[in-house]
Amino acid sequence: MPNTQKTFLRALAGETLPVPPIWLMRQAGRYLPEYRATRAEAGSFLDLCYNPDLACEVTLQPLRRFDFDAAILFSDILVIPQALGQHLAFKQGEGPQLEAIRDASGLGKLSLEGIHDTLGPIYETVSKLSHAIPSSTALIGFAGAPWTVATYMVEGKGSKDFPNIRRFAYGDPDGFAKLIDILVEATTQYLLKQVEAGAECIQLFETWGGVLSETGFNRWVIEPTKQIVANLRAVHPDLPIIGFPRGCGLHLVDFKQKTGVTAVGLDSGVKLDWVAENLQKLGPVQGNLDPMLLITGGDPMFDETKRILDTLGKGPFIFNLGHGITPETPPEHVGQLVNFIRDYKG
Ligand SMILES: Cc1c2[nH]c(c1CCC(=O)O)Cc1[nH]c(c(CCC(=O)O)c1C)Cc1[nH]c(c(CCC(=O)O)c1C)Cc1[nH]c(c(C)c1CCC(=O)O)C2
Repeated sequence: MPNTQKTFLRALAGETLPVPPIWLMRQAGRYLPEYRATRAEAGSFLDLCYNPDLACEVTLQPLRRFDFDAAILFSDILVIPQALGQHLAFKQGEGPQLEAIRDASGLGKLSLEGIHDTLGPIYETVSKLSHAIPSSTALIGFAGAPWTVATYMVEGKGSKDFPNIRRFAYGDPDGFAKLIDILVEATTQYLLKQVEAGAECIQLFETWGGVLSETGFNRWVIEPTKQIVANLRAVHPDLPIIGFPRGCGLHLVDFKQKTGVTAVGLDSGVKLDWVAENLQKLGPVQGNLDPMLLITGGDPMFDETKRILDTLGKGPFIFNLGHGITPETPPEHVGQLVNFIRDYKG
């Protein structure tokens, strides 16, 4: 076991702890008034991502309130397409908008050269954070996994059923592979720089893995993730990596075994007994309270939290949500959740 007071890293090394480490996806964000104030000071959301002082500040804000066991770098998965040369804007209330790349002929616009010029401020944020966080808190770096980042690059925005990317990937697999290869390389370089700057763990967000066929999942989720894991481990053999393939249910065992990730993040829809029996035996798991229960609070939130702790707390486990905190969440519910988990005796 690692000789560290950071419970988050101990859980990732396979230790079963009496109280699981806790952090929450999107723990920095619009539900906090202090985030909204810093974001207004920064100008736009992207200005905030590329401002090391302010990005560091918003990463620290939830730690000041809730004593989480891990901090996650404040940035976004879409800085990679932007660094590759694709135009990106976040329009108020509409989410991200990119100049869509619908087929292989659009790939010429992308270039790996100079990505670190764009991403440099983010490495600086990681470095500042590594000095600023409490000694018991671990620092998580992250990136989107290639398939998920590609969904935004090809659709040009968020989507419900991803018609354009599925048509591209299924119809021209060799052309689409070129896009995935570019993303594997950019993501590897980006994450290596985050680790160099002080990130102690990496999370790969595969938010839209669940829309693929089994064949597609193997080729466009498992394969690229496996390559990134191998590339990172070639330089940092002990680096803990969490894969979060959202909505991928029964694929999770294959995902864990074939990619070599250290731990698997769980969305709120997975069957917990199945996870305990089939997945947690293979390594640590993280999840999976429905973020909507953080809005309702009270008994529905505590009852489900108890069920999660009873089922997954007997093995290596990190408490988290099944997806990110939403802006409507009352901050006091987050404090109540953390206290409940820390006080829970089983
Ligand atoms: C798909 C995806 C994105 N970004 C991300 C994902 C994967 C996880 C997931 O599925 O949520 C990942 C992400 N985005 C953000 C973080 C920061 C770290 C954290 O606290 O977890 C992380 C890890 C900040 C953010 N990223 C975004 C915000 C809100 C921006 C704002 O302040 O207006 C934050 C705090 C914006 C964003 N960024 C993205 C979308 C679709 C949106 C718009 C939706 C929304 O407005 O909530 C792309």
